[in-house]
Amino acid sequence: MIPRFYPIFDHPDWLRRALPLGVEFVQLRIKDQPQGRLRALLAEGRDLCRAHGAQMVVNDHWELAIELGCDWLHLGQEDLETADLAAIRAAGLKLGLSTHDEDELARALAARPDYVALGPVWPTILKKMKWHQQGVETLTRWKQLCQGVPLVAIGGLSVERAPLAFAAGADCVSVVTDITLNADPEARLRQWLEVTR
Ligand SMILES: Cc1ncc(COP(=O)(O)OP(=O)(O)O)c(N)n1
Ligand SMILES: Cc1nc(C(=O)O)sc1CCOP(=O)(O)O
Ligand SMILES: [Mg+2]
Repeated sequence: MIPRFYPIFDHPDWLRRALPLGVEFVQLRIKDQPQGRLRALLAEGRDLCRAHGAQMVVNDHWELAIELGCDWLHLGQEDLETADLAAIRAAGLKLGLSTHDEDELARALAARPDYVALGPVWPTILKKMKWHQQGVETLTRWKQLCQGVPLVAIGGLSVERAPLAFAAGADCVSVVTDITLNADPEARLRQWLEVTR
């Protein structure tokens, strides 16, 4: 099983603030960086997480995740068309996959992932998507369809909404702007750790 709390950040500096508070499962979602800089940032995040006994998930960059000996990878549906799943598995990486409708869920489950994410459960401001809001009832449907594969809820999550996601069937809640846009991110992280204990 995966931890119940799964924040996503865009730079290792966030890990320096979150890991000492007790965050155990975290994603580096780095976009629009040249390869050399990206490699350095991912290696920095990998080393910070290992030093704190936490697990880091690499978003998108499966070849670097293999090269750097990372433990977890998250891929979107479009990544599935090009990623070398055999190489990813041979490298021992655990794999999380995004889903947004039942076709994507079937495709994801066929890849035998270590978690499935459903989003956006509530509207998100982080990225433009063709899906607006899945609703918690879709989490319950996904829980049935996932047949034991851990289910991550993502999109518009807040400390206040987390209990609703767990009650609907989520095993884990993943969050970005409720933390990163908060005036006191450390205080918000402590609230998150409390609500996901
Ligand atoms: C936990 C989690 N769920 C979903 C996503 C979205 O991944 P993806 O579809 O690859 O989109 P981008 O994040 O790359 O814009 C995620 N990163 N993490
Ligand atoms: C990165 C991402 N993926 C989503 C999906 O539905 O696949 S929603 C999302 C953004 C999550 O950010 P916030 O917690 O700020 O809403
Ligand atoms: Mg991606």
